[in-house]
Amino acid sequence: MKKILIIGLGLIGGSIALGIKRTHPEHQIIGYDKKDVQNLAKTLGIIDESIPRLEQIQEIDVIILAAPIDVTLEILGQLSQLKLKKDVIITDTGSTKSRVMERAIKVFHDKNVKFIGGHPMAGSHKSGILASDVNLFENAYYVLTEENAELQEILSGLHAKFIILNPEEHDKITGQVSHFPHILASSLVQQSDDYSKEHPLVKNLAAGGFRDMTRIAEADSTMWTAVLLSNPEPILNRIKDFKTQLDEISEKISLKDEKAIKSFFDTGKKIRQGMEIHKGAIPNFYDLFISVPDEKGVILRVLALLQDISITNIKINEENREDIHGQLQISFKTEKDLVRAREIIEFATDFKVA
Ligand SMILES: NC(=O)c1ccc[n+]([C@@H]2O[C@H](COP(=O)([O-])OP(=O)(O)OC[C@H]3O[C@@H](n4cnc5c(N)ncnc54)[C@H](O)[C@@H]3O)[C@@H](O)[C@H]2O)c1
Ligand SMILES: O=C(O)C(=O)C[C@]1(C(=O)O)C=C[C@@H](O)C=C1
Repeated sequence: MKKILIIGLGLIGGSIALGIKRTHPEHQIIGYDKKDVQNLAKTLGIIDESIPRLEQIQEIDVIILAAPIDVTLEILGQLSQLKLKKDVIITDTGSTKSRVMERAIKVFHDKNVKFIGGHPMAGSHKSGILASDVNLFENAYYVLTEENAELQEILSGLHAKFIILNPEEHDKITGQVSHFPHILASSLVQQSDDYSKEHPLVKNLAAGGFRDMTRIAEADSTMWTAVLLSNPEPILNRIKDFKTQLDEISEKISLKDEKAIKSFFDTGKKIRQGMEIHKGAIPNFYDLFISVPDEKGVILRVLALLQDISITNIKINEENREDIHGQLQISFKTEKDLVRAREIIEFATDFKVA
């Protein structure tokens, strides 16, 4: 049995707690957050215990920081002043790694602490303990700054794929595929809002395309402010580069260069189709994607039809990580079950199945 302290019981801290418990119910999970959050996490059974203050933690084997990055930087300093268990493992979950690693190296250099930077590459625009999900990291990449068998074993119930990356490379990559898209989503929403003053129907006519591009504009501003402030150089570089991209397509449109415009879209399509995100949320399982209408009782109807087949997971992809809308994603244990389920749904409904 290990004692694991999770600091920050929000979406990520809560989901990690649930993932650890899935394979290691014997470990004791202790949470630290605001009192009401701690109480809620305990009531929901996400943590076993809580502590009122960050002190008396010399019995803790593993500390997981899952708070916004600016708070993480501050807490690393606090932890370095406390009496800690010899060889305690400390890790974080922050969306940027360079600043966190610099701070950890600075404050723990003369201590018996094993600090490993971490970043699970899955999440949501939702935040807080109530958004916790044991399946959040299923098949997602989980970046660590170095291998650590003990930590990886403790986190094995998250069903994530560990990958080792140095902090600078991590920050450049996530600057491109995570941080910059959040800026873009928020900008797009704000640009549309400005435009709607002149053209009031803008908000009514925004449909699936706009929704898919902007879901993450609803993400938590505290978390994202800390992300941007801890990774300014790579992000500014991506913004600059994107302006050039926009200039290039503007030029093609101005010139009415039909061939170049078509090639622009063909290239984007081909690249996206080749990316891992295109392969579905849980690629190693047997998934059936059913496009369902937004009607009361539709999910229960599908489940009733499949009641004799063993289902391992159900997901409603309203905000879609894939490119099909109103999608019910049902996972099965075997290919045989998947084939049977598909036949039943196709026979009994007119829902599109993929
Ligand atoms: N949201 C995502 O998609 C995502 C994905 C991967 C990693 N991350 C990273 O994980 C971390 C947590 O993000 P989240 O989405 O869980 O945020 P969240 O807002 O859901 O949770 C953060 C929690 O930290 C708590 N907290 C704030 N200050 C604290 C303090 N001083 N002491 C103790 N607790 C404190 C908050 O009360 C909150 O419960 C961030 O560093 C973020 O960059 C987020
Ligand atoms: O799915 C989402 O909503 C996310 O924004 C998750 C997401 C991302 O993909 O950018 C956000 C921040 C992280 O640090 C890792 C993952």
